[in-house]
Amino acid sequence: MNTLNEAYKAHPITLGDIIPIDFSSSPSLPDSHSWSEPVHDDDDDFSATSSIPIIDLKDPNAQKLIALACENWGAFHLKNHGIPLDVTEEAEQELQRLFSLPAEQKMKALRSPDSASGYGNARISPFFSKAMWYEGFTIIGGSSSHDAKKIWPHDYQTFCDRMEKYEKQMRSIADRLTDMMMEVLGISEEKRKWVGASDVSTALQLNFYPCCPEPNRAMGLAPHTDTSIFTILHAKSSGLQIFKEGKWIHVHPHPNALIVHTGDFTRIMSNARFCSPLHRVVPNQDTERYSMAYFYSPPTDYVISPSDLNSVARFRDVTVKEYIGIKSQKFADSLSFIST
Ligand SMILES: O=C(O)CCC(=O)C(=O)O
Ligand SMILES: [Fe+2]
Repeated sequence: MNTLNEAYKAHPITLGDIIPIDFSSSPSLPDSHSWSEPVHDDDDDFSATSSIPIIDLKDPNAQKLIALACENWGAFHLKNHGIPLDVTEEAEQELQRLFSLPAEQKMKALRSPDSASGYGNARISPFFSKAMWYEGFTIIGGSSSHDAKKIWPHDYQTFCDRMEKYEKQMRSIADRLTDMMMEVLGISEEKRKWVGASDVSTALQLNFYPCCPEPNRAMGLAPHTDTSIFTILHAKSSGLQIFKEGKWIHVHPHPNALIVHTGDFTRIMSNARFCSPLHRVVPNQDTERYSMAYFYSPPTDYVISPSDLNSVARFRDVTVKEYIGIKSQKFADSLSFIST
């Protein structure tokens, strides 16, 4: 069994928090999905004046620029990443094929309460009293066949092959970015051995935000930080926002670029030098939004420790598995829970 799945197994959530509504039969916003405060306002688009940097992976200064972006934003657009366009497009076709299926067919792969893989609501749902305008499908550790077979008993292979191909590409970028980041932090060879190993913890999260009748009162994905070292995101439409200095900033996709975030593990490892940005997704009225988020973390028994030995450690050491457990219980308070 995959160890990342084991880490989540110890923290089951209730079935009510897993089953999405059937969006195809919801012409208006139900009370269950209506957030009391207007979630966003068209006037509050600060992205024209302030935006995450665009970094060219082929730039000889890429490492420095990435470190700077991780310090200032915890996020950047990554262009010239070398991923063949057809690999991304074919994965995206499968993602659309999956979410356009009738609700009862998707429900065949519903995540079980103690599992992290399969179809369902966002895992962060239990922390919010209102539901999100969202459905997702999670692939843990690279293989989707177990869940895809439930949906397409005779026709799952194309889906699995294309997702696997996409994940391989993500993996090589994540390895590369992590090597760069750990070198900047001066992390020892010994502590860097896991990068490129077969037991890294990875998940590919397929996200779907249907057109929403009242987007201003709905939430696509509620505010959260990612747990990962890096999250690599592909999305063709707007909707993602990052919280910076008291404002939600739109992150509009940049053609052929990926969006990269740092997560809590990078924040801990960098002794709070790098951010793990709070982000959320707002739904659109007329455009369906799809995204693929690849989460990359060390093996579950790896000990994450703050790297900067010249200053006081801001966090205590924690294993990947232990922190996943903490995040499942403390959610937004997890980093302060391990603060020293
Ligand atoms: O859909 C997006 O743009 C963001 C998704 C995300 O934040 C996540 O899956 O953790
Ligand atoms: Fe996220």
